Parts: sequence; C-alpha cells; structure tokens
Amino acid sequence: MSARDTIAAVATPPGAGGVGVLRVSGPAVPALARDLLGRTPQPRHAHLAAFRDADGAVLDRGLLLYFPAPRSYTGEHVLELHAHGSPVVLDLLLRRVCALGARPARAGEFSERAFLNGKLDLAQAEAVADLIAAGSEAAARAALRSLEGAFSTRVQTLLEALTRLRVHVEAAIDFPEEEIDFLADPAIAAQLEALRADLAALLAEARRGVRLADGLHVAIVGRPNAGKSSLLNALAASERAIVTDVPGTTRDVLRERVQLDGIELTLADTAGLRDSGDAVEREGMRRARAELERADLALLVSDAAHAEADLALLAALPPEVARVVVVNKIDLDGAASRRETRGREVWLWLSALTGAGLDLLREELKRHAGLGEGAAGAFSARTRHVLALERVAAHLEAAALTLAATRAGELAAEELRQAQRALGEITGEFTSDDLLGAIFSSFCIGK
Ligand SMILES: Nc1nc2c(c(=O)[nH]1)N(C=O)[C@@H](CNc1ccc(C(=O)N[C@@H](CCC(=O)O)C(=O)O)cc1)CN2
Ligand SMILES: Nc1nc2c(ncn2[C@@H]2O[C@H](COP(=O)(O)OP(=O)(O)OP(=O)(O)O)[C@@H](O)[C@H]2O)c(=O)[nH]1
Ligand SMILES: [Mg+2]
Repeated sequence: MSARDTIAAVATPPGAGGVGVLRVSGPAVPALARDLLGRTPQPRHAHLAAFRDADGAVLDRGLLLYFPAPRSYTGEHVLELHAHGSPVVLDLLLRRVCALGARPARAGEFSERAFLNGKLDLAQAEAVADLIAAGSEAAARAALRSLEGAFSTRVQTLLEALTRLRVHVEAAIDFPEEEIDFLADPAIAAQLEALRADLAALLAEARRGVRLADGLHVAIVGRPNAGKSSLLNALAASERAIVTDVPGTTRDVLRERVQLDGIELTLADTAGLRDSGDAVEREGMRRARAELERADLALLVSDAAHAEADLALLAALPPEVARVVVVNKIDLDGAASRRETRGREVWLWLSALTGAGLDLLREELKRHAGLGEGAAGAFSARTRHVLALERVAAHLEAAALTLAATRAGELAAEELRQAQRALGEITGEFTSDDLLGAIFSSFCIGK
C-alpha cells in the first residue's frame, strides 16, 4: 500500500545480544536500501554491508536483507539490518534510517500492516502476539497452529455455511407469496441445526484455546485449616505459602505460576471461608470470592473429617465455574487416594502432606487446561473470539426460534446477518479502527 509512510523499529528485544535486527517497512525502503548498500540489493539475499552514517562513518558492519513488495512479512517493501546486538548501535541505525525517510513504528504496526495488506487475518495476527507471549510449550504450539490458520479456517467454513443459509432465507423473503412454504422447508431448519452444532463445537475448542494460551487459572478455596496453602505448596513444590495449624492463616490471595507437563497454571491460594473472623479475615474472604469469579476452575479443599459439611460451600460456588472437590488429609485415617465422579463434580481424595493422590490432581488439572484426550491439534484463541462466538450462538438461536415460531423471514434473516457479522469480527472481515487499535497496541514495538 503505497499510501502509507515508512516505519522502522528494532525487532529484537531490548538490551545487549549477539545480533540485533532493525526492521523497516514502507515505500522509502528501495531508496534507503540503495543508500545503505551503495547499490540495489538482491531481493531476499543476505548482503554483508557497512551501515554508514550521513558523513560516511561506519556505524556497524552487518547483514542487510531486502524483501521487495509484496513478498514480505508486511506485504510492503521491507528492509532488515542485522547488526551487532548493541542497543547503542541499534539506536544509531534507527536514527539513520529515520533521517533517510522512515519514522519510528508504533507497537504492532508491522503486523497491523500485514493484516491490512491481507498477509494475515486478524486471528492470525493475534496468534503472532500469543506465540511471542506463550508461557508454556502447549501455549506456543497452540499459538503456532492459529498462526498457520487452524482457527481461521474453521471460522471461514462456518461463515460459508452461514452465507448459504442466508441466501436460502433471503430468497424466501423475495418471493413473499411462497415465503411460508419456503421457510417451512425442513432443509432450512436442518441447515440451521447443523450450523449451530458446528458452532457449539468450535466454541468449546475456542474456550480450550483461551485456556491453552492464558494458562489455567485455578482458585483454591475452602474452610480455614482445610489445607489449601499446603496444597499450593505441594503443587508448586516449594514452601510459598505460610502453613500453620491456626485457622485463618492465609489472609491475602497468593498467586503462583506452575508449569505442569508443558502447560501453565496460575494457582491462587485464598483465605479460608467461614462465618466469623476479624475485619482482615473478612476482607481476605471477599478477595477469595472475587478470585473465584475470575477462575477457570475452583479447587474446593475439604478436610477428610468435614467433607460432608463442605457440601454447603460447594453449592455456594459460582455456577459457571468448573470445580473439583479435594478431600485432603487422607493420611489421618489411613484411606487410599482415589477419584470419583459425583454429579457434575469430580472428587479426589489425597494428602497434601504426604503427596498421596497428588498425581490424580495433576491429571485432573491437565484435563481442565485443555490437555486431556483429543487435545492434539488444539489452537490458541482469545476471550475476544469466545465472546464473538457466543454472540453468534445467541443470534443463531434467535433465528431458529423465529423460524420455528413465526416463520418471520425478515426477522430470521436479520439475526443471521448479525451472526455473520459477529463471526466476521474474529478474522477481521468486519472491524473498526478502535478494535484494531486495541488489538495491535498491545503488541511489542517492532512486531
Ligand atoms: N529475520 C526475520 N526473521 C523472522 C521474521 C522476520 O520478519 N524477519 N518473522 C516475522 O515475523 C517471522 C517469520 N515470518 C515471516 C513471514 C513471512 C515472510 C515473507 O517474506 N513472506 C512473503 C514471502 C513468502 C515466500 O516467499 O514463501 C509473502 O508472504 O509474500 C517473512 C517472514 C520469524 N522470523
Ligand atoms: N495430616 C495432614 N495435615 C495436613 C494436610 N494438609 C495440611 N495439613 C495441616 O493442616 C493445617 C492447616 O494447613 P494449611 O495449609 O495452612 O490450611 P489452609 O486451608 O491454608 O488454612 P487457612 O489459611 O487458615 O485457611 C496445617 O497444620 C497443615 O500442616 C494433610 O494432608 N495431612
Ligand atoms: Mg492458608
């Protein structure tokens, strides 16, 4: 896109390193490259070159790569200077290319241009940032799958099915005398049902993708003295939290990141929940509840001696939070560790003190983090995508209800149109400047 100006930024992380890369993108690049090399560089070849200042003094000697448009990361003319990884040298080079017509890039601006030039769709561009930020091997693999288009392809397939359905419904509206018959066609209802089923599957995968990218957030809750802090310490394999036999030991929320077979967990140890307590303890309990609202999973820790009494706590958990009941301290009555499913809950019997049954808990956590069976091929996703898919689901449901109840073609068509729009927001077919700004400004400078 020749209308854009030329941007430049250091693409390697701040600080000293073996090599540092300065990246430049935009229409000024061909002239700039000639200026620096003394001749037109060969496209996509590494040239060893002296990078010179305005007065001819050598700033550094490094590798120069030239990617003429459109075959580059951004789709524009791109120049890369691979210099020695000195922040001072890189800064001098940045100033030099800015004197030659570039300006410093904003955060995410290279990827934004790649998106605007059709090199990446929006979900892929977000996957670039998620890959860079990945905190675990599973997160990195999932982000790479999204970058390669695994998620976008699924969205695209749904969009095509949705478009076909819209064509059907809108054709019916265009022939009002036949509209009722048209819309009563079981094929339309069947198409809509199939679409909703595919969407539900994609939504489940996208939710897993968010957990893979962000890591699983686990809130450890329960009565005072149940052994919550002991459990955090056992999973973190270090004495992070204070453990005493005084009920009400933990007052504040303590967060700990733990790697578990290539996935990332954020464990939050919280203050024990009970009716009494001083002001500090009550504030601790308020924070524990707030932590629960944010969590992907609640570990309700219960003392083996009080397990039945803790059923009341179970009922008080926010209904949308997945939960696992941990019956702790089995060493006290010599019981064996075990796992049981009771209704929607999994119950685990273990001992934070001896470590018996902790492996059962680790398996359970991995399952919730998205690394259970069938996780091969999982892609990363963001909350933004899940919210969009939830809106799509709501519009499709409204369309189905309208068709079933009233056969009001216009209303159903409008719901389908909105569903299509929400779906298109994921890959960026429909966007606003605000959305793009919000997404790309959270990227690194130079990305
Ligand atoms: N030195 C360097 N390493 C890098 C990048 C970079 O920009 N520079 N990348 C940046 O993030 C990543 C690689 N991503 C890239 C993606 C596309 C193209 C590119 O030139 N695409 C062209 C040509 C494709 C082809 O010839 O096969 C195109 O899409 O038309 C380059 C890098 C990681 N490593
Ligand atoms: N025998 C036995 N004792 C345990 C076990 N887990 C924890 N304890 C003990 O139970 C007491 C309370 O443990 P904590 O981990 O501090 O309990 P908590 O749930 O964090 O308590 P608060 O922070 O007060 O809410 C301590 O004396 C622990 O040593 C266990 O598996 N077996
Ligand atoms: Mg505690």
